[in-house]
Amino acid sequence: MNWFGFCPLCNTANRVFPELLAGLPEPQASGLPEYIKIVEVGPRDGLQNEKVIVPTDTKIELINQLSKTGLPAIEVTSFVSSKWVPQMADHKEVMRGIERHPGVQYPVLTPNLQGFHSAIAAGATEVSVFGAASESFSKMNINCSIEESIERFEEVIKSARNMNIPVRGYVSCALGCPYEGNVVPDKVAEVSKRLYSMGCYEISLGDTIGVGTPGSMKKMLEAVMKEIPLSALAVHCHDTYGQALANILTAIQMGVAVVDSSVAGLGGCPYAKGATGNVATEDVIYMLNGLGINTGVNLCAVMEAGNFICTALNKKTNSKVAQASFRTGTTN
Ligand SMILES: CC(C)(COP(=O)([O-])OP(=O)([O-])OC[C@H]1O[C@@H](n2cnc3c(N)ncnc32)[C@H](O)[C@@H]1OP(=O)([O-])[O-])[C@@H](O)C(=O)NCCC(=O)NCCSC(=O)C[C@@](C)(O)CC(=O)[O-]
Repeated sequence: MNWFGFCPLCNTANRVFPELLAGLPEPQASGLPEYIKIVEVGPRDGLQNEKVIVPTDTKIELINQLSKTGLPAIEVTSFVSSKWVPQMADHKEVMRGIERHPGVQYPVLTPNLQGFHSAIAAGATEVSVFGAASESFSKMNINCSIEESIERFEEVIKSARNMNIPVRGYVSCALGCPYEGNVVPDKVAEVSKRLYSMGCYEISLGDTIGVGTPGSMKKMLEAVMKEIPLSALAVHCHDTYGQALANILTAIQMGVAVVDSSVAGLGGCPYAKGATGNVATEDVIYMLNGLGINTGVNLCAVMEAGNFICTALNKKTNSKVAQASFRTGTTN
């Protein structure tokens, strides 16, 4: 193995394995999925918690850069109340302003019919509803009980079906709740089953506050997999306790083949105090490259997009891979 070298894509000197950065073929670890779909949530989940309003043009430029990296899905924004999440108030402008690349999905969050209609009017072609496995979180996040949220989602899903719009479903607090603490796997399975039965094509299981461990991830997935086909599951891991990559590895060892992540590890939920960002997209790709799993994503191009948004926000990246690469790139 070569410890020193130039990344063939971004031409920075990297004191890490350049083949992992470049995603060159590695022997595939046995028993793992051959391909993992990465759903980039940085422009929405990553930015929604930023205190200073990010200019609309910066959001559009970030999405346009991410669109050129090979990512198959980029969550663009959310059609929620600007009183609740001021950072997403420019949802229409962002949706209308981005360049769409063939083969890339651009989902947006829609909590109710009002959000759904605004999203469609702005040109959305895929939406996500977002529920929770915790009553308290549901109330704090979308101002209604789980039962009421399901009724709202049903309306969204019905309208979406009539228009051939695919709907993804989130279940937050899958491994713990900021208000209730422990969440039982059966509750996660129950809410997931309801969303799937109503017509969500995929259920993304959110460790909203990043408290999960490989042990709790395994138990939760075992419960959910009894109710929903594995092919319809995704994991969405925040990295508050540094467990996200381990949790993702556990999920993919169990056969999950869709992983949500956020460029530069940006993010957090405004209604989950103290939760840090999602796992960094760069770190997920580096790990998957090392496992010989194809993602179709150019890691160096994602690092460049991460550098762009961190410079714009005047922030340090949370991606360990980007930190290591840029550090060694400047000192070599
Ligand atoms: C759901 C609501 C709107 C209910 O909010 P509400 O106050 O209960 O709504 P309402 O129906 O009573 O209406 C009140 C006002 O909101 C407006 N309104 C009503 N609906 C909409 C809409 N869709 N878009 C824009 N405006 C809307 C409506 O027009 C009215 O305006 P007013 O007459 O006062 O001027 C509110 O609670 C809300 O916007 N919550 C947003 C929460 C949010 O975005 N959280 C972060 C995303 S979830 C997350 O990050 C977790 C996830 C997905 O990443 C996974 C994980 O990590 O676990």
